Amino acid sequence: MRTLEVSKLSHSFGKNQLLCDVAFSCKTGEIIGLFGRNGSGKSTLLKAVMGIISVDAVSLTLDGVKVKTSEVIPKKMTGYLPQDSFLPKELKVRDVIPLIFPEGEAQDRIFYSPGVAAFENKKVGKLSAGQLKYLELLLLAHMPHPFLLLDEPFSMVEPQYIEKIKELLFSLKATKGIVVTDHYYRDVLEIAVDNFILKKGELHKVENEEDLATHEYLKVRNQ
Ligand SMILES: Nc1ncnc2c1ncn2[C@@H]1O[C@H](COP(=O)(O)OP(=O)(O)OP(=O)(O)O)[C@@H](O)[C@H]1O
Repeated sequence: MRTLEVSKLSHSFGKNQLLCDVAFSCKTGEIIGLFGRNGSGKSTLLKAVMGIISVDAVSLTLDGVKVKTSEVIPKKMTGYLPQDSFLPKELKVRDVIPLIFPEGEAQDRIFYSPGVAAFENKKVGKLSAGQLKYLELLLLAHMPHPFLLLDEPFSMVEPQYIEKIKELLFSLKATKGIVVTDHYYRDVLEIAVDNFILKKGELHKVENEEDLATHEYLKVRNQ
């Protein structure tokens, strides 16, 4: 089992203290859900861990050993699914897969993954939102990172692909630790073992929809 620990994560934009001494950890074998209202800082948190933005303060350890955020990408510690697609729109899926996995078993496994044959001849730019997210996740899944940070893998995705993606994430947690943030909160709650909400810069543990309502992420329904 491997452990990624994030602590002392603080960041402000001007006078806005977005993240205030945030700390959490993720182990391989678990999926962590991260919630928060628009603008609460979820994407900033993920990008800070990836080292793709610089923040006021952050401390990372991998398996108890301190690491710099600048080492996260080169040492393939965490894979990252950004909100916006990172694949070239003009290429066909069947050409993108070998571009990232030039040969070998991983390439075959992606081509033979359930559902890929149905869209491998399409250009990336012509895929449905669900096909595109599924493809991006399949590519990430076959990379060696022990951890994955996923920014909105379900948003705008049709139900059929949401199910496929959940199945994929469930199978991936056998070997990886995964942090997922998405406003499709029911899907996240279904797959995550531990959940947190980011509110006014601080991270609070939540268990269910009731807790999300208590933290004013969900509206409390009148009885
Ligand atoms: N480079 C920047 N300069 C100034 N403010 C920024 C910058 N990047 C993000 N912000 C602000 O920080 C806040 C948090 O943004 P972030 O994208 O992390 O939120 P989020 O929780 O992921 O939101 P959403 O649910 O809408 O995706 C927002 O108010 C945003 O406008």
